[in-house]
Amino acid sequence: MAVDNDGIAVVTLQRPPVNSLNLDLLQAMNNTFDDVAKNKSKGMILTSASPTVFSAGLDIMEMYKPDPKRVETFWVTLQDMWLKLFGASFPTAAAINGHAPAGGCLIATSCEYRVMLSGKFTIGLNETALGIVAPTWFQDSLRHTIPTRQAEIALTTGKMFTVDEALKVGLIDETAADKAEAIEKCKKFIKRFDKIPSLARGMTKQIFRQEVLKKLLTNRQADTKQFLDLVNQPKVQQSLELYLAMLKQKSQK
Ligand SMILES: CCCCC/C=C\C/C=C\C/C=C/C(=O)SCCNC(=O)CCNC(=O)[C@H](O)C(C)(C)COP(=O)(O)OP(=O)(O)OC[C@H]1O[C@@H](n2cnc3c(N)ncnc32)[C@H](O)[C@@H]1OP(=O)(O)O
Repeated sequence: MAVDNDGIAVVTLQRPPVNSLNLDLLQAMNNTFDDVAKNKSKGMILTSASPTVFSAGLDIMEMYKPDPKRVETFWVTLQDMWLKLFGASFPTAAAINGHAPAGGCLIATSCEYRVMLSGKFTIGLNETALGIVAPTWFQDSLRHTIPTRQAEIALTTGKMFTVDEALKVGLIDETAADKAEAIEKCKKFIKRFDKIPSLARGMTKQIFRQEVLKKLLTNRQADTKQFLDLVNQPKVQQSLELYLAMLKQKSQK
């Protein structure tokens, strides 16, 4: 993690090749978010070390033929990551320098501001296209970002937005020509709060987001059970196997 002179933490996801979210990466993110809060940084920008992928979403290997204890810890750690990021009192922004499907889109929409690189990248919650259902809090993060009607259509169709489409619907706030420009634009957003008392800002954000946060906080066990029941279904395991094979075949072309 790097903290620049302005006191803004720039957190770079660095798990090659595609920043898929496995247990280790999620734990590291949680520790980093705690550090950013403790260090009283002015704000945090999330970005990726990959030049083409912000994050490929959940690591499918964590869900394929899983160890029962580990997969449960994986899900609870993912819930923690979302609660910390979506509920952070400090300003958050995402410099999206590549593809952001599913869990990658979840991270981006949990932030308050998004700048995405122009190019052939896509962002969205594609779960239905994979034959799975985006959990309530994934859906809520999207609904919190774009108008409800567009969110419903995007979720039910598993839409992956191009950068232009994402800008038009408000899924991203700005585009940038390169990563440095994206980070600069995110910093400019965070600096808007320089003259706003941070307690008032943080509390206002928390009040604004509390309904959605409370939904998961009061439902955590049921949410975990739902995920574990789903992931352990033979049909889901079969889909995961096929999906992994498809990804592998594609990467070998
Ligand atoms: C399918 C049924 C799931 C059931 C699960 C049950 C409940 C789900 C609950 C929650 C919702 C789920 C949320 C998620 O986030 S699921 C993950 C969804 N992610 C995706 O669909 C993205 C898949 N990846 C891609 O589309 C592409 O990789 C990319 C991100 C566009 C990047 O393309 P690029 O060409 O740059 O890379 P490659 O495709 O060549 O990939 C390189 C390498 O990485 C492996 N890989 C890619 N994505 C993942 C992943 N999400 N998990 C694990 N591994 C991944 C890929 O297989 C290649 O591996 P190789 O060994 O061949 O090099």
